[in-house]
Amino acid sequence: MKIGLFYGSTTCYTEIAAEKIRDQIGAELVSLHNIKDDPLTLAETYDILIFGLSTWDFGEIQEDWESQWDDIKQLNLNGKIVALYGMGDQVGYTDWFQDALGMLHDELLPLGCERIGFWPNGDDYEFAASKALTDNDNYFVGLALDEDSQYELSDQRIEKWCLQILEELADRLA
Ligand SMILES: Cc1cc2nc3c(=O)[nH]c(=O)nc-3n(C[C@H](O)[C@H](O)[C@H](O)COP(=O)(O)O)c2cc1C
Repeated sequence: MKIGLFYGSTTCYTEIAAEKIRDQIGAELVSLHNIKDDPLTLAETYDILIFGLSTWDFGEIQEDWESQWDDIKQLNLNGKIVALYGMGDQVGYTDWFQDALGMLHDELLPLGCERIGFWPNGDDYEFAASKALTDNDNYFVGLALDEDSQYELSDQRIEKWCLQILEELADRLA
C-alpha cells in the first residue's frame, strides 16, 4: 500500500499537518508532494491519495492549488481512494470556514474516485458557514483543522483521523 499526499501551503500550516499525517500513518507508506514543486498529474501514479489545502481570502483556494485547479478535471482518478483535509480559521473567517475543502471535494466528485475520511462537525467547532459540509451539515468532507483558533486540538484530531482512514482503507482493501 502506497499513499500519495499532495498539499499546497502558503504559510506552512498545511505542510506541517502533512508531515504529522505522514508520521502518524508511517513514512514507509506515505510520500509527500508539495504541489508547488510536483505536478498534480503525479497523483495518477497512486491508488490511495490524501489531498490537503487551506482556504484564503474569504473563501478562496490556496494559491498553488489555484494554479493547478483547471488540471484537476483532466486527472484520471477513476477508482482511486481519496481522503481530504483542510486548514482554516473559524473565528477570523467564520462565514467562509474551510470553503476550499468543499470546493476541492466538489471538483473531485465527477472523477469517479472513492471518498473516505469524512469528519464529524461536532460541538468542538463554531462558525457561521462553510462550503465543506455534507448536505445534512453533520460532517465535513474531510478533516477540518484550525491552527489559528484551535491549535491545541490539531494533534489529537490528526491522530484520530489517521486511525479512521486506516480503518476505512482496511475495510475497502479487505
Ligand atoms: C488573509 C487570510 C485570509 C484567510 N481566509 C480564510 C478563509 O476565508 N476561510 C478560512 O477558513 N480560513 C482563512 N484563513 C486562515 C488560513 O486558512 C489558515 O491560516 C491556514 O492555517 C493557512 O494554511 P497554510 O499556511 O498552509 O496556507 C485566512 C488567513 C489569512 C491570513
